[in-house]
Amino acid sequence: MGIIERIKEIEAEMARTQKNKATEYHLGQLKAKIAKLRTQLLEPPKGASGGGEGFEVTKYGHGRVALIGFPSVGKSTLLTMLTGTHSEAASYEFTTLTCIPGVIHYNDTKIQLLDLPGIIEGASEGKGRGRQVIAVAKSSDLVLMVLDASKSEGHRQILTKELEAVGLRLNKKPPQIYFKKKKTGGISFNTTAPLTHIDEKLCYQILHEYKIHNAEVLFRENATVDDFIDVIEGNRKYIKCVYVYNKIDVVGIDDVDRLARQPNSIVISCNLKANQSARIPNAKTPIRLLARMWDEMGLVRVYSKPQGQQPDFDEPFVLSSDRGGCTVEDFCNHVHRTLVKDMKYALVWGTSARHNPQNCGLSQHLEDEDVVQVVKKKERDEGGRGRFKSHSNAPARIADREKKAPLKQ
Ligand SMILES: Nc1nc2c(ncn2[C@@H]2O[C@H](COP(=O)(O)OP(=O)(O)OP(=O)(O)O)[C@@H](O)[C@H]2O)c(=O)[nH]1
Ligand SMILES: [K+]
Ligand SMILES: [Mg+2]
Repeated sequence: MGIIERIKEIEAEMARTQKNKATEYHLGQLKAKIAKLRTQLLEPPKGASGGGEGFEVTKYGHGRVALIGFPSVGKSTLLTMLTGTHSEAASYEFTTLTCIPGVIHYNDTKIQLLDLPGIIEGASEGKGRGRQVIAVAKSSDLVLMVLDASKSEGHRQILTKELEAVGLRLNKKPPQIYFKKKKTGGISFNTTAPLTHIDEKLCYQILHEYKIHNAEVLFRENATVDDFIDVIEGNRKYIKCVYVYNKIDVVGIDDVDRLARQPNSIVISCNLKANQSARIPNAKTPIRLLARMWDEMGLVRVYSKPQGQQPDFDEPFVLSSDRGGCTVEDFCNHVHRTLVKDMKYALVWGTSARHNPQNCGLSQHLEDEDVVQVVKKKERDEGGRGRFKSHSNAPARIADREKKAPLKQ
């Protein structure tokens, strides 16, 4: 029997099993069995190197966004609109057969947008180009799940399930469970929160299923069996997802309103002009989608200010609160690898500073559009005068702040 058939068989057994106190241990064990099989499914077949051609596209810019959806929902139309890179769009399904990269220029940052072939139910098990498409989704910083507003609302759930089956977790935080395998000493189980979904015995059974007999486990929140399995598997990817309902030009106003109220959702139409969309409540032109996308990515632009000079407002250093972090230390590492060692302190202007400028250490968390001057150990801080000259491309917020509190030094 193949792996997929075995998964199906266990899923059928779970569906047959009544959910109650007496069966919860058995169900937990079955969940672990499925998780193990799915991980096996993701491993490349033995002997084959790579296993067919993937969609290898080099990463570019400050972040990567993938367009995921059923065929003909308008992914390619959207890529062409947002990036100017042409991707063939047509009324028949599976128009796009490979990965087409485009670049979005927004807020002085560059974001790579990837158009992909449509996927269908069963994608995670290899239907169509499903596996390759999902691999690209996994490599991205944000997923835009494009949905056809006029089609079944079940599509959103079907695709979420396909992505979850390969270890993607959308709009979730990693579970607060500390887990460490040990060589000896048995299993030490601790919890700092009351647990209502799982207990010590069930944990032991799941660990037993994984043939783990020595480990340290600490639950810091009321996590579920699925959360615990995710932590043991350790290969899950936590990614933000925005559900983009396209084609709202062909549905009624009540449907538009209802879809717009779904969590993490935005409703758009590639066919509507801005003035038309103003008449539909909650409707966004695809351009407005950019602002939402940018917010979700948690990018932080930091402008470097050399001593006694203007910062360069055209060239931000782009950090991310989700990836890599956005402290003064992260900023220094972006600028030069020896800067952390040489820094005495940093002067920070902007929303993260309590007063302008604030003397900060390496651990200061920077916020979008902050200005940083690194004062090195050897240099003496001359406490210069001089304001920032108004700069044609300077972001408006900085110009405002400049009026209130001039950026001295
Ligand atoms: N009415 C309407 N049609 C749209 C909209 N956006 C795209 N379309 C049409 O929908 C059809 C499919 O668009 P594509 O961009 O090819 O869709 P896709 O998701 O890339 O399709 P595949 O590559 O086949 O998966 C085309 O005929 C588009 O013109 C929209 O907002 N409203
Ligand atoms: K199409
Ligand atoms: Mg397409």
